[in-house]
Amino acid sequence: MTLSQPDVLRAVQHNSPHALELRGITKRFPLVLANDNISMNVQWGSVHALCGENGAGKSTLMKIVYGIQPPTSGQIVVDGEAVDLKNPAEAIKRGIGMVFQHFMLVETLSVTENVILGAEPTSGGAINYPAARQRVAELIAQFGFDLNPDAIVGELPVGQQQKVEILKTLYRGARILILDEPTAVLTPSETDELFSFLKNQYAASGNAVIFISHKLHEVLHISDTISVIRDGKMIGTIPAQGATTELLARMMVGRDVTLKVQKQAAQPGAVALDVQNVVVKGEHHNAVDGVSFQVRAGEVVGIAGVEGNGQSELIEAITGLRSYEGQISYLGRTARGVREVEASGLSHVPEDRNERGLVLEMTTAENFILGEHDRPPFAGRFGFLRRDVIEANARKLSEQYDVRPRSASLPAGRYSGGNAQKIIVAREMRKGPKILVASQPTRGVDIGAIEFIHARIVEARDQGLAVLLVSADLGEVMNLADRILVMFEGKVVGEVDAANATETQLGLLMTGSGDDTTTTKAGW
Ligand SMILES: Nc1ncnc2c1ncn2[C@@H]1O[C@H](COP(=O)(O)OP(=O)(O)OP(=O)(O)O)[C@@H](O)[C@H]1O
Repeated sequence: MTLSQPDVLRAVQHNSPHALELRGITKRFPLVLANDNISMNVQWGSVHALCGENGAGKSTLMKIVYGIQPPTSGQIVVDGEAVDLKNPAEAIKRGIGMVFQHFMLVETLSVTENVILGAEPTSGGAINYPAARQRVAELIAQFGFDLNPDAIVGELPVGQQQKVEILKTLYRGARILILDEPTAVLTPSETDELFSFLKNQYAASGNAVIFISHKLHEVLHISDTISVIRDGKMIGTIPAQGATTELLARMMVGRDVTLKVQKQAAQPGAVALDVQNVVVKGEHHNAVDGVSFQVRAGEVVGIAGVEGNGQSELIEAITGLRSYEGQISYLGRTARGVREVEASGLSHVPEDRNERGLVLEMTTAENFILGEHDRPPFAGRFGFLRRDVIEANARKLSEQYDVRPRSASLPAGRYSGGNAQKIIVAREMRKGPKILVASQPTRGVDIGAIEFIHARIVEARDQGLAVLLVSADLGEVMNLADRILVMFEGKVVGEVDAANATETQLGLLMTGSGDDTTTTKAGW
């Protein structure tokens, strides 16, 4: 069978050297000027990174380009033609595709069904499923994606779900592909493969990629051009060649940033968290399969692993959210259920901030006291809420953690991802826990705020806090943890001293190939 070249990998004649020109884009929300007269050009055939602190206005700008929200003023020009994008359907018609941080897939449908959803090929009025399946299979083969067109999306690991999202845009002929923090949930090898596709196939065929990322090494590695915005304003656009992480960090934050966590060797004390033979049952197999480890006061133990290897279930068991077999004790005592576990001195920064970390409709001030509204200092005698104390608490924590915008009354759902995360970390650290379980504590958080959050965690460690850190970001685990445990398929498959760990070694353990002589290639 000969396969026809996918449209988006076929070179075409463009009208303009610029895939996209943004001219003076301004977006005003009631409390903030999210985009302030931003101009930027993206060349065909290039990978263009968009960087900036949390709340700088990156997602807002890209949502405008994808037709999700209109600019207050300014003009968008696609391949030389001024356009007025009223909705994503119009953006798609202009060849623009976007992959969001939170995937928009229907988990119960197959890969093919997800890809064609809303753009189904028909014959005689009926959906021509075999033709669609054939086309999707062809595209998968030609892009070199490692995907089964008949697989049910909800059963796929997150890296493959992302490929389905990308495939959806390519199927619709996207020639300008926007990705919002695409590597936040990928393994190092999946990241390499994604970048290789974007750069060597997609952009090399003349298309344009715009991607948002907080990971500066990645930005330097993959992009041709980098634009930095701060406080809604364009700070500058520079070629990636010759740029450094220090330069980018300074452009983003407006000052020099320490990129390496400053810490002394840990001085572990008594066992604070003791996990013995914990088993969490899953639908088909044990999600956590006999895990044992201890975290001592004054140390940070990191758990590295590709998402979906039992870390979430393990953390749910430890934090009282899920039942389990085995023993977990907190400062020598047992506790069951969230309330009891919390009362034993454990604080939890949950992995899903929108579902577990915040109540999106509630205000900043209310979110800062979640779970503590019925006790001093926030409740007075007879349980009355002490509004003045609650607001002063919000002001103090927002100031300390630089939550932007500063507002005690803004609903939590209106904050940018990184600022929402700062609210949770601030709240949990304020409780003065003895054990901190932090799941992806800096996901989506900008470099200045990462520096800040890491410094707070190390400070608390030095005062005797026991920290269990779970992160898909290897750099974070290696930087912050004193010891690293690697989870694979529900088991702890290795323990490494963080000072001697290498990314390759951890990457191999994370994919179940701890033996250095074996190399894995997840394959696209
Ligand atoms: N629908 C909205 N209503 C009010 N304010 C909003 C809305 N959407 C975004 N904002 C505000 O606009 C500003 C820019 O937010 P945006 O999400 O674009 O930032 P970002 O650079 O993508 O940040 P992050 O890296 O944290 O995702 C923030 O101050 C945010 O609170």
